[in-house]
Parts: sequence; structure tokens; C-alpha cells
Amino acid sequence: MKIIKLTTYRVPPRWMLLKIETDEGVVGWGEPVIEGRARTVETAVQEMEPYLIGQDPSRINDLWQTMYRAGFYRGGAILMSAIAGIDQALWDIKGKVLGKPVYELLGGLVRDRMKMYSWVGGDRPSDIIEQIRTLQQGGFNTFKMNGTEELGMLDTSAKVDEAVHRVAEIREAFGTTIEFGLDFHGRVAAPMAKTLLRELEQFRPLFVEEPVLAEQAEYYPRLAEMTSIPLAAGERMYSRFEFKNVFAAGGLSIVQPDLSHAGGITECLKIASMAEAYDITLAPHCPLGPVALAACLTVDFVSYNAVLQEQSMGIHYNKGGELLDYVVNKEDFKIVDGYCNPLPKPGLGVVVDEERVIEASKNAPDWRNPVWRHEDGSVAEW
Ligand SMILES: O=C(O)[C@H](O)[C@@H](O)[C@@H](O)[C@H](O)CO
Ligand SMILES: [Mg+2]
Repeated sequence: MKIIKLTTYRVPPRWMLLKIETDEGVVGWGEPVIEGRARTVETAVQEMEPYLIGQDPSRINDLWQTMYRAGFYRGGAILMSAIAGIDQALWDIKGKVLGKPVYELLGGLVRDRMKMYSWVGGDRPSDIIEQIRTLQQGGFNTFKMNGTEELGMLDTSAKVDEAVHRVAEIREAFGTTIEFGLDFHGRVAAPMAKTLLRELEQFRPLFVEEPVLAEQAEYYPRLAEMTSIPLAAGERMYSRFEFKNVFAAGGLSIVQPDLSHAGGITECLKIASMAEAYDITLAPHCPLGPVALAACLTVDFVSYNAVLQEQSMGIHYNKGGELLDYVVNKEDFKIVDGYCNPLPKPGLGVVVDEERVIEASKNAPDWRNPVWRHEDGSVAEW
């Protein structure tokens, strides 16, 4: 079997799907994308083609290593997202050829169902209580929200109170009948992280995500020393070569690689097992589409330390497109009592509605995240 064609489709709300075709008619789908840089990743995928066209798609390990090493420069959000989507599609092909879901090729299920969580509150966390109540009725009991709005590197007690008050209201309304993570989203600089973590400690959030920016990872062990709140990070780290330093330094309780940013299934499996050696749990990042989610679930169902899975149904980014818009087998993604079952179909388990994808790609938006500014006019972390 040989790879004969790669086709990318940028589709609403902000995703990109990749179709890899073979000379024997087996097709694999992947989701290579960096939110807000879809066209850049699309070019990176195209630049990977010389390593792939004419090659045997079953040799995923050799193709992965070639894509990673042969271009001399390596790593980073763009190249690792391109490799990620291609890797997902290659695993999809392998499973389809062998007639098995990919998790069966990786040693089989380590659990029967996977715990999912849902975003609430949007970019500027609001209406959270109502949104939690609605999602609770749908069976969710684990949520995530932004911990703050814009925050200066050094900001006021009033801003700290605002963040703390929001969390106090949630605990007041729901007690411990729900759990929630707070995503600092890189908006909190090291000087403010300590203050916020100290003030939030009493409400026991399930985790605080990106307590500081990934480029400040040396703070993770220092912050972990002063709080019992589990610290989570990983969506802006792109290979095991980045994660190894963070694992060795300590401080992270939850690692959140993104299956569409960190080299795909092949790489994230390695990251997951490295994390397990450090007693770090796995909660793959996934505010993206159905192929990315299926790739996450593939890794979740074979990783002992997988504890939580993000999914994008109803997320504030999904304007103009929803998680299941482009799949035929919607029922396979059903979430019951906050859990998702393994996807039973061969490959990644996603049946892509190709007509819908092609149609939607005709007016793909150039999604960008907003540019926020502080009161003094300087750019703010979004
Ligand atoms: O935890 C999450 O889902 C992420 O922080 C998410 O909000 C961002 O990755 C966003 O997709 C970037 O455009
Ligand atoms: Mg996040």
C-alpha cells in the first residue's frame, strides 16, 4: 500500500481536517491545526508531503521520525501540529486496514469508559452557575472555566477578589456535588500566581491549568510547593523533549498534551507513559474537532494515568461549527453520566462526513483569537 494524496480542509469554527488517500482506496483522517494559525499548519502539512507520497502508510514510526528529524529544524507548535494530524491519519489507516480500533493495536482497553469535562463561562467567565446547572442535567459533573479575565503582571486586590468570589459562588451553589478546574490560560504572571493560588486554596478547585505560561515552567515546582491545588499544563508544549524537563523538575500533577499539537498519537503515547513514571496524571487538551477528540480517546483508553478528557461540545469557540457537525457516527460520541465509551469502529473510530467537510471548507473562516489590551494600552495575554 502507498500514500498517494494529502488533502486539507479548513472548516468552521476554526479547525482543519486532513484526508490521506492510499493506492488501495483506504483513507485516513487527521486534524492538524493550531487555533488561529490554520493556514500556517496547512503549509507545513504540504511541506511534509515529500516525506510521505509513495511511502507505505503502515510504517508510522519511520514516517514520524522522518517528518520530525529530516528537516533539520524541529519541534514547536506549527511543525508538531502538522506531524500530529498526519500521524492521526496514518493510525486511522492502519486500524482500517486491520479492521480494528487503534486502541486494540495498542494493547487494548485499560478502562471501560472515560471521564469527560465541559467548559463553562466563556472568555470572560460569566453566567457560570446557570451553565453548570444546564450541563449537570446532561450528566456532566466536571467543568472548566477561565480563572480570570485580563490580569496585569501585578494587579489589584479587587481583581483577585473578583476571581475568588466567582469560585466561592460555585462552591456555595454546588458544594462538592461538582468538580471544576480553573484555567489561568496564561493570563496570570508569576507574581500574581502565588497570590491567586493562596486565595483559591480554600475552595479546592480540581486543578489550576497553565498557572503561568509554559515559558515560565520553572515556576511549576515553586508554585506546587506553596499550594495543594493540583497544577496542570501541557497544551503549549509540543514534544516529549519539552515535557521531559518539566517532569524532571516536578510540580505538575496533570499533564495536558494536545493530540493535534504534540505530534499525534505516536508522540502523546510516549508523553503519557513518561508522565506515568512520575505519577503524573494525563488529561489531554482538546478544544477542537471530532478527529482530535477520537485521537485523545484512543490514548486515554490505553493509558492507565488518563483521568479526564476535555471535549468541545458547547465551548465558546464553536461559533459556526459544532463538535459533531462533520461526523456520521454521532452516537458513538455520546456522553452518558459524564463518561464516553470507546469508539468501536476500525481506525480512530470516526466516520467523517466528507461531503459536509468539503461544503464547509468553501467558506472557511480565518479564525483568530481576540487581541486584548490592558488599561495602559499594553497587549494582554488572552
Ligand atoms: O484549555 C483549553 O481548552 C485551552 O486553553 C483553549 O482555551 C485554548 O487552547 C484555545 O483553544 C486557544 O485558541
Ligand atoms: Mg487551557
